[in-house]
This record gives sequence, C-alpha cells and structure tokens, in this order.
Amino acid sequence: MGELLKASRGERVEHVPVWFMRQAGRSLPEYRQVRAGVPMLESCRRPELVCEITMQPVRRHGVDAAILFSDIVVPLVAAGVDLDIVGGVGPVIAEPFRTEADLPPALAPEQVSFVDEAVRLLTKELGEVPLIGFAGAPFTLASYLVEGGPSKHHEKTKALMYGQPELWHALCARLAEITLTFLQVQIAAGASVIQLFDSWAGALSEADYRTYVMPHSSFVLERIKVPRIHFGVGTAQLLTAMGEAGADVVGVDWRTPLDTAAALVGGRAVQGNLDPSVLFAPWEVVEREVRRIVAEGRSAPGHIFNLGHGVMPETDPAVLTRVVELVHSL
Ligand SMILES: Cc1c2[nH]c(c1CCC(=O)O)Cc1[nH]c(c(CCC(=O)O)c1C)Cc1[nH]c(c(CCC(=O)O)c1C)Cc1[nH]c(c(C)c1CCC(=O)O)C2
Repeated sequence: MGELLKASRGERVEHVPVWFMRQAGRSLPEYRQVRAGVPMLESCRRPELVCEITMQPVRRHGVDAAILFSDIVVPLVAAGVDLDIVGGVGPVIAEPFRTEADLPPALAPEQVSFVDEAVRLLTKELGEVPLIGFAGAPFTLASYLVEGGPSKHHEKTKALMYGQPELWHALCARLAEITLTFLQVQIAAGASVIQLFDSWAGALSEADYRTYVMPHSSFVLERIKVPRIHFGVGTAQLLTAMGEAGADVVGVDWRTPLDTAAALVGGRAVQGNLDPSVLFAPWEVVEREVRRIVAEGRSAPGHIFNLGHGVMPETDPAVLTRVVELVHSL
C-alpha cells in the first residue's frame, strides 16, 4: 500500500495509486448519516467523528490513501477569525479583510489539538495506508478573507494585491505561517504526505503568480519534510511555477492532458486529470478517460490517479469504486 508514497518520489509502482479529492463527503450515504445535525466546523473539531468520516471512503472504495476530514478554513477559525461554512455556499467571513488591523492572529499548535488527536487516531486505524494532511495555500485563503466568501473573479483580492502590495504581502506572510503550523501539526501526528490546495490560483497570470503568490507558497513548501502535492484549478499557465514553488507532485485539472503537464513540471510527478463531470457519463466514457489518463501519466516519473477537482455531491459512489478497481487493474 506504499504505492502513493513511491509514486510521489518517482519510484516504480506495482499499480497506479488512486484517491479522490473530496472522497469523504456528501456523495456517501454513510457520511450524510453521521453528519446529520452536526454543523461542518463542529464536525471537524470532533476527533472520533473526523476519524470515522476519513475512514469511510477507504473502506468503501479501497483507495490508496486517506485524506484528513477537515477544511482549509479550520486553522483560520482556530486562530480566531470569525467565519462559518454555509451549506451549498462555502466559507463566509463575518468581517472581510480590509486593513492591517484585520490581519489574522498567528496560530498556536495547541489551538488545533483536536487535529493532532484525530490524526493520531487515524494513523493507528489506517495501518499501512498513508494519510494525506492538507492546508489551503495563502492565495486561496486570502481570497476568502478579502472577498468575504466564494468569488468568481477575485476582484477585491486583486485590487488589494495590485493597489496595496505591502499589505497584500503582510497578509500572505501571516497566512503562510498559519498554514505551515497547521501542516506541521498533522505531520508530527502521523500524516505522511501533504497537499497544499491553491484552488483559485488559476485566476492569475504566471507573472502575477510569481510576484505575488509563489514566494508565500514556497515559504510553506520548502519547510515541509514529507512528500508535497501542490494543487490548483485552471492552472495550465502555472504548472511550471507551481512545481518550482517546491512540490514533489503537481496537481492537474481536467483541461491539460497529463503528458503535456508532465513536460511542464520538469521531472516531478503528476496527479489528477479526470473531469469530475465525466463520472456522470456512461461507463464506456469513464473507462475510456481512465485508460487515457493512465496511459498519459506514464510519461511522468510518477503518477497518482485522481480527479481534476473534488467529487461532486451527486456523484454515484459505485462509479468511484469501479474507477479504483479499473486503475488498479491497468
Ligand atoms: C476551496 C476549498 C474549501 N475547502 C477545501 C478547499 C480546497 C479544495 C477545493 O478546491 O475544493 C478543502 C477541503 N474541504 C474538505 C476536505 C476534506 C477532505 C477530502 O475528502 O477531500 C478538503 C480537502 C471537506 C469539506 N468542506 C466542505 C464540505 C461540505 C460540507 C458538508 O458536507 O456539509 C466538505 C465535505 C465545505 C466547503 N469548504 C469549502 C467549500 C468551497 C465548501 C463547499 C460548500 C458546499 O458545497 O456546501 C472551501
């Protein structure tokens, strides 16, 4: 079961390892059952519940890794930022970031002791199956804080970035420290791989990414001693820079074929590429896409099979199980 770690280091594997972003969540009836009546952020603070939810997709699908059940905003809440996760919307911030006085406080490891506890329970229960720890990258976290919630164009975020670059860098530097602390807690407790989610970095040009974002993501990635996956959506123009930021594995959405991505990330492993929407198509189409991705992934030194973004809540979980079986058989 060490195939995911081997692939992340570019070593030979027995089969292509597979997991799914958002593999724990509303696509699973057993998740909806244990989450009934428990608000999202509250569920992240209960170690036993976190352990159960994280294990559900491992039991059901036989994936090659678990990913901690939590959220990118959990360390912000723990540090004292007033925000909530609203169902069907996402994170909503009470007072969006405007001035230096709004800088989030630093995060002390004790403030996320519930994460430490959950990861310890999990690594015991998982045995050989690796646990992926994760955090949000500074740009994606900053976007939520500045916009006040999910955003299509990130216009307030970019206005701050271009108009007050010193304040922008101060915000991202603080977020990078929070993210690093959150990841270090997970690694110390037993997470053996991490994924840094810069989900919305694709909104930037490569030049702006390198100037305003990359130094902060690098600050985090360079200080991590376990294999690092660096993921974003719509990042065709950023794949080279996201690798250079300090990743062992670069996440790819469904818009860029994996062989093209492999050539752009310079000797690093790649992850992803199956369009989450394809899971709603007839099985013949799913199978054709899975086979294409596994074949194209061979041009990289390592390949971790995944979707190009998270599992959608309406996805039939039986299709996910079938994808795992198919990937393992190829
Ligand atoms: C942008 C982002 C967020 N959270 C996350 C990201 C980066 C990944 C990405 O790009 O999707 C990261 C995240 N959020 C969650 C995980 C769990 C691990 C996994 O299985 O991947 C991970 C890795 C659980 C969650 N985080 C959230 C849910 C759904 C809440 C629920 O089940 O009630 C889950 C399972 C809430 C959340 N939190 C966020 C959104 C957009 C939402 C969805 C809101 C909704 O559709 O209701 C912010």
